[in-house]
Amino acid sequence: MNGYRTWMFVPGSDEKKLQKAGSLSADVLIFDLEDAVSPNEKEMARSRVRKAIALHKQKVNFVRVNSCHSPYFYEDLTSMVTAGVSGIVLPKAETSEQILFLDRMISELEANRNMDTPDIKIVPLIESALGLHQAFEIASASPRVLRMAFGSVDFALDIQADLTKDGLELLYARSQIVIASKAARIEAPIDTVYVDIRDSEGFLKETTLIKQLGFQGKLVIHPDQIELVNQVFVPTQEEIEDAERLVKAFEHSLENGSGVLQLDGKMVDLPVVDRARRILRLAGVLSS
Ligand SMILES: CC(C)(COP(=O)(O)OP(=O)(O)OC[C@H]1O[C@@H](n2cnc3c(N)ncnc32)[C@H](O)[C@@H]1OP(=O)(O)O)[C@@H](O)C(=O)NCCC(=O)NCCSC(=O)C[C@@](O)(CC(=O)O)C(=O)O
Ligand SMILES: [Mg+2]
Repeated sequence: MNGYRTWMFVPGSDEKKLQKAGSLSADVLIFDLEDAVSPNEKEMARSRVRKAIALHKQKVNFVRVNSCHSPYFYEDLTSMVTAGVSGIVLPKAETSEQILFLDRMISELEANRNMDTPDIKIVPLIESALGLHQAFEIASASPRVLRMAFGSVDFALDIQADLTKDGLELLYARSQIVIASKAARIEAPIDTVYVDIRDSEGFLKETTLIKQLGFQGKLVIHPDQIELVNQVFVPTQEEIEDAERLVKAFEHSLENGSGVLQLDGKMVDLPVVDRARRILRLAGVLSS
């Protein structure tokens, strides 16, 4: 599940979209029981999501439950800790205690249900000032925490910032989530949704920016956004060729007793080569 780039929200009450989700090429499906589902449809959504999970067994299925403080949380969790669910997305994650509480509840449910592979993961969604402030503690709270995700719409609301296309108001929060994830030794985080589903140029620009900041994936809400994320995250042929040339030149230099060389006017040493090897791993050219 590490390395997954496209995390696709599917509204839990929308029968048509739940069906269609199985045919989409997103790396992970997130069936939403929270904001995309109105209060009077919560129960119906749980039952539809369970059916969709049974139908899309071949997929990596996550569920976004309602927050710990909501009246829906307990029912959401008891109905979703089930075979075919790989993880829970916890919205409005704000403290390590919430993660520990969720961890314990999952463990109890898994044990009571004799689940074959009891290894449900947690993806905390950081979308408030307090959540951001405690991001490291949240990330470190349990081995179930796979990665963190960022929720910019609620976050901007909480800090009373104006959401803009260039995202300047989100820069600090995004960087802090990347740093907290890496300090906690978990995989790089997943960036927030882009709500303007017809603006592919803006979406590509934002995805390029978040990759530059250290995110390794994006929450998506529409099928058209899946391929755009892949375009940014999958290395280009030119990047692959440059990386291969660089690694070869470095290995040759090492054979001649030097750990540093110049290639095309630039210094090449170990961290530069490690970055090139990472590109080759992402492209599937190197396995480890
Ligand atoms: C926006 C829209 C209604 C548009 O739909 P429309 O149907 O009008 O669009 P069309 O272009 O006609 O779709 C073309 C074809 O794709 C199908 N199709 C579209 N989307 C699909 C999909 N997601 N899954 C499967 N199928 C899909 C559709 O059924 C049609 O199928 P077909 O007729 O067969 O061709 C739709 O995308 C949608 O519902 N998105 C997900 C919304 C959602 O889950 N939100 C909650 C999570 S975010 C959130 O909470 C963020 C955050 O937590 C974080 C923060 O803080 O930032 C917060 O707080 O904000
Ligand atoms: Mg939200």
